[in-house]
Amino acid sequence: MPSHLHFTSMTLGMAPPATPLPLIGVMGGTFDPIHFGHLRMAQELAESLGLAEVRFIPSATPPHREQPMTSATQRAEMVALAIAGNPLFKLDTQELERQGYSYTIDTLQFLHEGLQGKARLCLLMGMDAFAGITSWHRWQELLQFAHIVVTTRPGAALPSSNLVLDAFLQTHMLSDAQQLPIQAEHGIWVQEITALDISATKIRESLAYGCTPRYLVPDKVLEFICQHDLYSGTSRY
Ligand SMILES: Nc1ncnc2c1ncn2[C@@H]1O[C@H](COP(=O)(O)OP(=O)(O)OP(=O)(O)O)[C@@H](O)[C@H]1O
Ligand SMILES: O=C(O)c1ccc[n+]([C@@H]2O[C@H](COP(=O)([O-])O)[C@@H](O)[C@H]2O)c1
Repeated sequence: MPSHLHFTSMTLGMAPPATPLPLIGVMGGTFDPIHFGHLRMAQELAESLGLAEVRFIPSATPPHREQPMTSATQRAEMVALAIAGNPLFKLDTQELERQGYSYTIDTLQFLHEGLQGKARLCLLMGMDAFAGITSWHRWQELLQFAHIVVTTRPGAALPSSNLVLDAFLQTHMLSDAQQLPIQAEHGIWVQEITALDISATKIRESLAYGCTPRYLVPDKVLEFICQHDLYSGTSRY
């Protein structure tokens, strides 16, 4: 073919396809305590999206809710016990090492700078968290540093009245999960996962009522809860 007939995406005015990069999942949470809902969500996303790893990042001082019943160190210890033995899962304690509120934007910016373009970040969250995202600190900047991957969760839906959230989703929604490793511009992907109606709130409540969260949390986490008598008087389990 004559050289003047070589059309590239550049000559046609389109953005060149980006090189595929490994994907790192960022799983932030209060984890008070961590439970099988969190672990299954991370595992299913790791498998379906081909994540190279998932970083569990306990929120030290959550900006948007009451201070947790347990210390940040205890919550991080429970995460460490829960993820031990899974080579894909890592504990990241950066929010425990920072002062002030644990804003996700600061965490993503820090991770993004450390990666130096060698991997892409995927911020993982359930639909309930995404439903409130327009109240997060500097939320409009989150996509500068990471894709946002939202999972289904029993009882959680997009609020029908939030036009700002609707517009955010419509503008940035990716059409295919295959775009995550190659899409230069970050976007939003919604992934259906196995519905597990487990929440830390219900676990704390059941312990307060003297019931065991056995089979809702890993055994090692339950042992830790009992040893430290967390969530009031659980040592008999
Ligand atoms: N069962 C679940 N299914 C899907 N996503 C979940 C589930 N449990 C938690 N998540 C998601 O995990 C992240 C961290 O959640 P968090 O630590 O607040 O747990 P939680 O069970 O929602 O706690 P709490 O009841 O105290 O609010 C959030 O993005 C949340 O949406
Ligand atoms: O940065 C914010 O303003 C912000 C506001 C609300 C929630 N987050 C983060 O979202 C994650 C899930 O929050 P939660 O309450 O569901 O545990 C956790 O990492 C929080 O720090 C972050």
